[in-house]
Amino acid sequence: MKRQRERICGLYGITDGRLQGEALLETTEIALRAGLRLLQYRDKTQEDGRRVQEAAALLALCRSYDALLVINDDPELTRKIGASAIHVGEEDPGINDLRTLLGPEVLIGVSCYNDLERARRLVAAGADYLAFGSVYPSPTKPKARRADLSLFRAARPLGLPLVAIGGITQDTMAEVAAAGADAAAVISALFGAGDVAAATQRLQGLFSGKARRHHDQ
Ligand SMILES: Cc1ncc(COP(=O)(O)OP(=O)(O)O)c(N)n1
Ligand SMILES: Cc1ncsc1CCOP(=O)(O)O
Ligand SMILES: [Mg+2]
Repeated sequence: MKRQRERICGLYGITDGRLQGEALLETTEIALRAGLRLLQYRDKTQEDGRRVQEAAALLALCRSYDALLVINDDPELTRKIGASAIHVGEEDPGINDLRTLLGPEVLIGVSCYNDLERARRLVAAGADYLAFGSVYPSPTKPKARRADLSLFRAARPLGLPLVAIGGITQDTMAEVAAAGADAAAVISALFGAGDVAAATQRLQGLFSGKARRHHDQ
C-alpha cells in the first residue's frame, strides 16, 4: 500500500496521555464518530504492555472508521502492531533507520519545530509530512519551542503536507488554516474538551472553513 500523504489534512487529533485503557478507547471513538480521520497515539510512559494493547486497539478502531493512525516516537511499537504511519522528533530515530526497520511503505512524519533548514534536510531524507510548532503556548507541552505561523508559507515550496501543532484551540484554528497549514494537531482543545464530539466537529469545521486551496495560490 502506498504512503497516503493526502490523508494528512484537517483536524489531526493526538491522544492525551491522561486518558488510558477503556477511557482512551471510548473517548477516541467519540471523536471518530464525530468525523476525526487522523489520529496520533502519543503515550510518553514506558508501560510497554499497556501501550501495545492500546495501540493495537486504536489501530482496529481507526481502521473501522477509515481513519489513519500515526504512532508517536516508537518504531518497534509501529512494527509490532502493523501501523502504517509514525511521527518522530529530534530525539527519536532517524528516517534511514526507520526505513530499514519499517520498510518503504510506512508514512513518516517529522517535527521541524521552527527550523526550515531541518525541514529541507528531512524532505531530502524522505519524510512524508512536516510539522511546525508550537504555534501558540501549549498547555500539554509548555516548554515547547515556539514557531511563527509565517513558516507555513515559507515551507510550501518544499512540497509536503504541513502540520501545525501547539496550543491550537477553537479561537485560533481558523488563523492556523489561513496561514497555510494542511493539518492542525490538537491535544487539549480536543481530548480535554467537556464535549469531545462537539469539539471535533467545531475544530474540523473551523479548519475547513479557512483552509486554503494551495493550487489556487
Ligand atoms: C504532529 C506532531 N508534531 C509534533 C510532535 C512533537 O514531536 P516531538 O518533538 O518528538 O515531541 P513528543 O511529541 O515526542 O513529545 C508530535 N508528536 N506530533
Ligand atoms: C507534542 C507537542 N509538541 C509541540 S506542542 C505539543 C503538544 C500539543 O498539545 P496541545 O494541543 O494541548 O497544545
Ligand atoms: Mg517524539
